Order: sequence, then C-alpha cells, then structure tokens
Amino acid sequence: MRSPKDFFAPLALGAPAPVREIPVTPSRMIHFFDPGNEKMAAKVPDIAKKVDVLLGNLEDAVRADRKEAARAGLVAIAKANDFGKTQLWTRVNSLDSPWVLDDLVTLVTEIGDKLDVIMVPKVEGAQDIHYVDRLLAQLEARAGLTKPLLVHAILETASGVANVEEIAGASPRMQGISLGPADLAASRRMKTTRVGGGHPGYLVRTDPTGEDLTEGRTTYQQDLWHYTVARMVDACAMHGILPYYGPFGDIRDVVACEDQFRNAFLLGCVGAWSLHPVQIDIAKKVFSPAPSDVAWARKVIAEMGDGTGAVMIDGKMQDDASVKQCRVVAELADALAADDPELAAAYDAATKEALG
Ligand SMILES: CCC(=O)SCCNC(=O)CCNC(=O)[C@H](O)C(C)(C)COP(=O)(O)OP(=O)(O)OC[C@H]1O[C@@H](n2cnc3c(N)ncnc32)[C@H](O)[C@@H]1OP(=O)(O)O
Ligand SMILES: O=CC(=O)O
Ligand SMILES: [Mg+2]
Repeated sequence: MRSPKDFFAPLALGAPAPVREIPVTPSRMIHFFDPGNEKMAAKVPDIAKKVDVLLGNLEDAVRADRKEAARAGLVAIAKANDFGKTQLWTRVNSLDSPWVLDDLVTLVTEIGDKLDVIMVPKVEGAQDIHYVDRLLAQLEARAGLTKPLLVHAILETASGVANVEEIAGASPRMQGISLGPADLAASRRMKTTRVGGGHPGYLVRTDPTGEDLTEGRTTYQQDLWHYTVARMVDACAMHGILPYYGPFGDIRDVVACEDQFRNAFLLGCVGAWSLHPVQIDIAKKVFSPAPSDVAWARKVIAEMGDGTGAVMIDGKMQDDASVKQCRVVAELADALAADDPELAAAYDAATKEALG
C-alpha cells in the first residue's frame, strides 16, 4: 500500500502525473468489437458516432489464434480514425496469459495517445492493479505520453469481489469497475451456464394455502446479481470511480436485457456493455434518465430553494436527502443533454409540462 503522501506521484520518471479526479464523461454503453474481425472493424467508424465508448476487445471471445490479429487491428483502427468525443478503450488479455505483456507494450507505445482507458480482466486484488499501474507508468514515459491512461477492472472472480474495495482504491488511475457475470459465475462455481441476466430457477415461492403444496403458490424470480452490483457500487462511490453492469449474452432477448440494464442503472451504475449493435440503443435508453424523472427532479430542486427544510410536493415529503437524489438525476440529464439536442428538447418539454 502506497503512503497517502505518494498516492498521486508518477510511478516512473517521465510519466505524466496521475489525475486527481476521474473525468465523468458519458459512458452509457461500452461497445465491444473484435478489432481482428474485418466485418466488425468495417462497422466501427459508423458505430463510433452512436456510442459513448468504443472498446477494442483482445481477451475472451477472441480466439487464441486471432490474438495478434486483434491487437494489430486495434492499432490500425486507432491510427486511421479520429473518433472525436467517443472514447476509445481496450480490454487486454488477463494478467496470467501469454499475450498481456505484448498487448500493453504495443498498445501504449503505438496508440497510447489515442486510448482513454485500459480494461483489465479477472482482477483478484489490489496487487493486480499495482502491477499494471507501474508498468503503464514505464510505458507512458517511454512513449512520451502527456495524459495518463486510466484503468478499469472487471469484477469477475470470487477474490475480486472479496477485495473490491481495495481494488477500487488501488490507484489514482482507477476509472471504474464492471461486473463480469460470466466469469464470476464460473469462479464462484455457480450453476447458471449463461452470460449475465437472471435464471428461472433462482426464485422464492409464497406459502402453501392448503394440503396441496403445488397449488396456488406464486413464484418470484430473484436477481442473481443484486448483492454483487450493490457491493461494487458502494466500493466505486467510496473511491469516486464509476460502476458498470457488464455483458448480457442473450442478444435476442432485448426485453430482459433492458430489465437487467435498468436494475443496474437504478442501483447506481452509469452504463453497461453492448456486445451487439442491437444493445446500443437499449443502453442509451436505460442509462439516460427518463424525461418524466428529469422533470420531477427539476421540480423538486426548484421548490426546495436552498435545499434544506421539508416541503410537500404532490403529496410526497421532500427534504435534504431527496433533493440530493434529484440533483444526481438532474446533473446527469444536463451532462447528457449538453451533447444531445434531441434529449435536451425532451427534458425541457417534460419540465415545462411539470412546472406548468
Ligand atoms: C461473456 C463474457 C465476455 O467477455 S462478453 C465480451 C466479449 N464478447 C464480445 O465482445 C462479443 C462481441 N460480439 C460478437 O462477437 C457478435 O456480436 C456475436 C455475439 C458473436 C454475434 O455476431 P453475429 O452472429 O455476426 O451477429 P449478427 O449476424 O446479428 O451481426 C450483424 C452484423 O453486425 C456485425 N456485428 C455483430 N456484432 C458486432 C459488434 N459488437 N460490433 C460491430 N459489429 C458487429 C456483424 O459482423 C454483422 O455484420 P454484417 O452485416 O455481416 O456485415
Ligand atoms: O468478462 C465478462 C464476464 O462476464 O465474464
Ligand atoms: Mg470475463
């Protein structure tokens, strides 16, 4: 553990100073693509216009014999394009793999100035972040970078969950954490055999009403990920970094995908992964607050004046704590609306109606 006095000191001579605040730019969807897949790569310039974050994936879902092609593809795409405000991230291979060292050396030295965030999979504890932190500082110095790269951890091992608070605070580079339900299920020896989402077998049942134990008993499916998402959100909030839901593998089931994303949004996550183009609009819809919620939040803020005391609005008591929640929603809406005239108009129209 570094002394608090040294926490913001660069970890290599010539490396840029770490950031003091994580930039909070929209990241409602982290769109995954395989940079070595020519069909997907061809779609990237168009997709970049629709997403907040574009992520060149080098890890799982890229075949072992395509790892070098994926890495080279990402270098070529980054060099050939300027994605404007759309952030460019990568997910490197896991720290115990034969590819990760070359991933980091190549990407930072070749396109370090184009990358915003490096996602590190299968993080077990702060030691993994410390390793990446120092290596990145050395590579940034070698590449002459002036802006430090940020690090995003995937929460997808049982020990990662046990250590999530220390992971979140392990380095000033820590930008955020995503839940990785697929690897986490495997690591925990869960019996789910799917990528994220719920499971019909994970349920509670109402009490029996008579002799027949099978009659008239309603069941309610439960959320397998509630505990982990909530714990991840707390760890991130405590350290001023951003929490995300990860993959939803049933691409066809756009309805359940929206539900899973919305649960994460309501619990505090700022975004989720999109694995297929069809999931981009789902994430955009869910992680942009609804116009009616924005209108309500603005109304509460307006009526609460200096934010203290208690008032009744439409029969509901509001006080310091509810106005703080409303500010979260209103500030997010303002940040998103600043770059999206359609969203800005929807928020303003709903607010006008609510305020009369
Ligand atoms: C499980 C834990 C994890 O680690 S999740 C993160 C790792 N997984 C990934 O990154 C998966 C990314 N997505 C994919 O590989 C594909 O979307 C999968 C799921 C395999 C489906 O592909 P496919 O069967 O081609 O779908 P499709 O025929 O509906 O595709 C239509 C056109 O769209 C393209 N496409 C597909 N996915 C993407 C994407 N993520 N980004 C950009 N383009 C994509 C396809 O290539 C296809 O293009 P075309 O119309 O044939 O030219
Ligand atoms: O990498 C993501 C996961 O769910 O595993
Ligand atoms: Mg994984």
